[in-house]
Amino acid sequence: MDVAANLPHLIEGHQLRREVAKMPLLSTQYLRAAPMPLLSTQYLRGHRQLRPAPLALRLITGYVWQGGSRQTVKILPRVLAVPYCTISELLDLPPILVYADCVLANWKKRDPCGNLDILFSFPGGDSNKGFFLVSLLVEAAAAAGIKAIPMIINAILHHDCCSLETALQDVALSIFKMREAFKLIHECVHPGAFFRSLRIYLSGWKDSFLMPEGLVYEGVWDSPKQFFGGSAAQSSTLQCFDVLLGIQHHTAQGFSAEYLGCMRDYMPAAHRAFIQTLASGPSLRQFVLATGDAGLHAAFNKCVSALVDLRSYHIQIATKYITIPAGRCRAEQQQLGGCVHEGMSMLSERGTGGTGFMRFLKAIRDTTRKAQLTEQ
Ligand SMILES: Nc1ccc(Cl)cc1-c1cn[nH]n1
Repeated sequence: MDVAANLPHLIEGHQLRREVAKMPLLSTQYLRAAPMPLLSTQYLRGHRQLRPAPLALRLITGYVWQGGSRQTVKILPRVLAVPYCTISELLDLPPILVYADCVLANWKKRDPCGNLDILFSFPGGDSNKGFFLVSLLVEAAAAAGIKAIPMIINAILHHDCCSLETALQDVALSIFKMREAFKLIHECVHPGAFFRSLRIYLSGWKDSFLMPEGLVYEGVWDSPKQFFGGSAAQSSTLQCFDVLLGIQHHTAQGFSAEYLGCMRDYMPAAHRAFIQTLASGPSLRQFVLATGDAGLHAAFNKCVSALVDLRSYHIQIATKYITIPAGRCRAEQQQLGGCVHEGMSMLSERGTGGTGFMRFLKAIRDTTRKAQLTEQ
């Protein structure tokens, strides 16, 4: 926890590897939560105690990127790899920084007024805090829509069109508020700070130009392992709304559906289970179509159009924070007559999740748009 709390200072001072080399092999016995019923309050207490540990350990995997995108390490030392992988297995999460770590588990109330702060950060100054807290506010805005889902399922089962229409209006408003929260990124995150620094630490080691073999987790596996970097595709709320509205991202360019499916393994187990339960439940889309109810039809389409707008806005943000800075970076390299940051430019074609991100974002936005119910 001490090393993680001083991570930016240690990385900028090139002292992280020396500090890690001094670390003992930490035991995880005190973090082992006894097996508990999924929804018990004990689970929450145990979960809360458990969550910061992998966050600290996950942030230490900033260790991998401490030399920037040009001097990645290929081995995570045993003192980090063994406890990290033990905890990750306990949490049923992959041993890499995930969205839930740096957004959902990386905040605290700074004062009784509810002002927020992050628990851990990477180099990149206030833009770190802005990026993670804006993402948290987007997730907080989704909460009302997620809470409406059980009401929607119940209304379908009871053929209660009135309650269903009201709940769908709550979902549409919630998704609208997600986009409003997302707008705060412009005043809280500097594009250059995000592109040059924070984005590197969120990157992964699957299909990576810089780490083509993946990462050796010393003392855990004999061969290197590959894992995707952090991505908004790991947001459980977005995938909940897709499943609720029956939006199936087919394999446009061969990566949307497969990648999104894989990202569920990078979500907290309880979220993954909720999405799976939702997917195996009654179809909202089919119910709305079967009723022929104009009000339900309109309310459903408002949810879809709100999701299209949110995804379109995400594309605008990705353009400002990745595509444009990447173009500037390439221009600088050409002026310098070489690939000064070849790692940077190679990473620039990909988002933090390691996909051809712009094609991916546009593909899922377009698939979402096609989910609109056509005129009756
Ligand atoms: N907002 C995010 C928060 C955390 C992580 Cl790990 C990734 C993202 C992200 C990446 N691309 N769009 N959002």
